[in-house]
Amino acid sequence: MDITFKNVSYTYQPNTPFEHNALKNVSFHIPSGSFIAIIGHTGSGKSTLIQHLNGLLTPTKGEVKIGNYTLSSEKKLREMKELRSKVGVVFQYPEHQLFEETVEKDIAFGPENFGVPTSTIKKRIEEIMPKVGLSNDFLSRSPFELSGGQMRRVAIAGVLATNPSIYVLDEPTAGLDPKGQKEMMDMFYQMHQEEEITTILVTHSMEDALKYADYIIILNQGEKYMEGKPEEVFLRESDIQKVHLQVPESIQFLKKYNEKFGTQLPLTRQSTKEIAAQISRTL
Ligand SMILES: Nc1ncnc2c1ncn2[C@@H]1O[C@H](COP(=O)(O)OP(=O)(O)OP(=O)(O)O)[C@@H](O)[C@H]1O
Repeated sequence: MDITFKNVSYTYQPNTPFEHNALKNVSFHIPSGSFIAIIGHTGSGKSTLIQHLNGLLTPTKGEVKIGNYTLSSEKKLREMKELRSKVGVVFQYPEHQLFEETVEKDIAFGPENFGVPTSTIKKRIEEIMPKVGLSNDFLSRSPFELSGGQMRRVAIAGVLATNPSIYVLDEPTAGLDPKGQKEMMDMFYQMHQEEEITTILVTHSMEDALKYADYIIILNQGEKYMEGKPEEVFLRESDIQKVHLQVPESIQFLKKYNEKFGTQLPLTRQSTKEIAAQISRTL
């Protein structure tokens, strides 16, 4: 499903002393099947923006289109439940929302709520468990006796079980150790690749934005500050620094290397191995 924001503004607590314009005239288009990173300093409006994707918020002004669903202040969307079943949101620290007696019941909660038949849910759970890296032995256990990383995987399985067409990931790796962070991001990336699921990642990690996203949108104080392919966006180092962000370390390194040794290594998405291979060729 394509996603289009057309001149979207959102105001919290309008006409009160706490009024705050959290999104200001934001427009962009996300084609179906892409992987988008939304980045921006704290308070730039990222969470506000993604809450428009499943109708938790509706624009104060402007219009959000998700596939054939339109959200605007003028018209209440009648098919809100249907939209929510198509947009799977992994909120920050999703494990805080676990509550059932067993892992299986917790994962089944979402799809049950959307009226999915029990036999279909069972089948989905069987497919999802290996994807999130958990064996079926976990299904009968209490989610509260699991480690933090395992609990997060269960919570994510619950979102996947609703079989969404769009993943919205709000800092899904926050609080995990570096190994857990990489495993989780690789998991989402693999699912995005295999199933061509449109993925929208909110992240503070420039490295992840460079590594996984096809396209980046930078927010600053509620406005769209910049958008483009990672390679284009991260070339504009001084503009990025103006909004208190940094370009990824690998790009910084390649830039310094080129300056010091007069080489022209491309400032693009590359693994450490690829960078090392390029450097050894220049030596
Ligand atoms: N319920 C609310 N009432 C008033 N202002 C709010 C409310 N929720 C958020 N805001 C304000 O809106 C602005 C945008 O907040 P938002 O949470 O969308 O930013 P963010 O980019 O997601 O930040 P972070 O990176 O810290 O999660 C902030 O200045 C925030 O204080």
